[in-house]
Amino acid sequence: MSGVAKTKGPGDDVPVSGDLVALSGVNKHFGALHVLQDIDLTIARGEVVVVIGPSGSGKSTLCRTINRLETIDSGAISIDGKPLPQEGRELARLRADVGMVFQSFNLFAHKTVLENVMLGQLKVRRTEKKAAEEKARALLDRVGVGSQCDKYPAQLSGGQQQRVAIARALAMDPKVILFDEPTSALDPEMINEVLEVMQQLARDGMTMVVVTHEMGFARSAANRVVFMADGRIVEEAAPEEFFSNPRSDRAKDFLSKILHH
Ligand SMILES: Nc1ncnc2c1ncn2[C@@H]1O[C@H](COP(=O)(O)OP(=O)(O)OP(=O)(O)O)[C@@H](O)[C@H]1O
Repeated sequence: MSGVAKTKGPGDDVPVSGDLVALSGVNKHFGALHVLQDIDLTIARGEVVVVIGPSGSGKSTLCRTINRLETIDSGAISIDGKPLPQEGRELARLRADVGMVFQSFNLFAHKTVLENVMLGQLKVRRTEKKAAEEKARALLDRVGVGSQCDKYPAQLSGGQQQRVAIARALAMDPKVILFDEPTSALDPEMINEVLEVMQQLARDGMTMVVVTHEMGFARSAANRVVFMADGRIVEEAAPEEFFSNPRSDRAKDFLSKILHH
């Protein structure tokens, strides 16, 4: 990782780097478990980084630290050159720049699809109602659920709900979107419709961090694959290089298990 020096503690100033997201010396424990160990990671504007690794290796936790859904014990994180504090108003501002799409779609059950996508714009961005509605409708069209605006989440398939969740994230004009196993809760026939929306976002130049077990997506959409094991980044490489020539025994072992599954 170039240009980002390590700092002393959480929330300390991070030197400005050209990267959109920069993690430097990040450590995190859950009790005795050292779940993130000296993580250095930078993500450039427009880059699609896919994070893979065995279950329990810390991938979700890594994702969740980037917008401070989890605090860190030491190290520093910056978004677009600004240090991410542990709390306060500046945290809320920076967090609004980081979209998040979870495994479980987390839509508001008692609000319509349209209202779900308008909400963040109205409450956080303070967008005027008419403009928020126009934008929400356009985004719902873009992800292919424009005809479902007046329905409630429970009336939609899982794949449709996840596409609404993507529209909701996009409505905030995020600088980066984090996807934490976005297709893991979906029935197999719905996985592709969500991956296709994500592929399109990648082609449109959206900066994305994607935790997934979908190796086809990693191969075709990632600029870089980050392989984690036991709380560490073991190796990172372009997908063609990683999948054809993994360097570490851990990655070789992981790939042989999932590819022959
Ligand atoms: N809130 C928490 N409290 C305690 N331990 C946790 C918590 N969240 C995660 N862990 C533990 O931290 C480790 C890493 O979890 P994490 O979900 O980040 O892994 P992962 O690589 O995303 O796994 P998976 O692929 O199974 O989703 C696991 O051992 C998990 O049990």
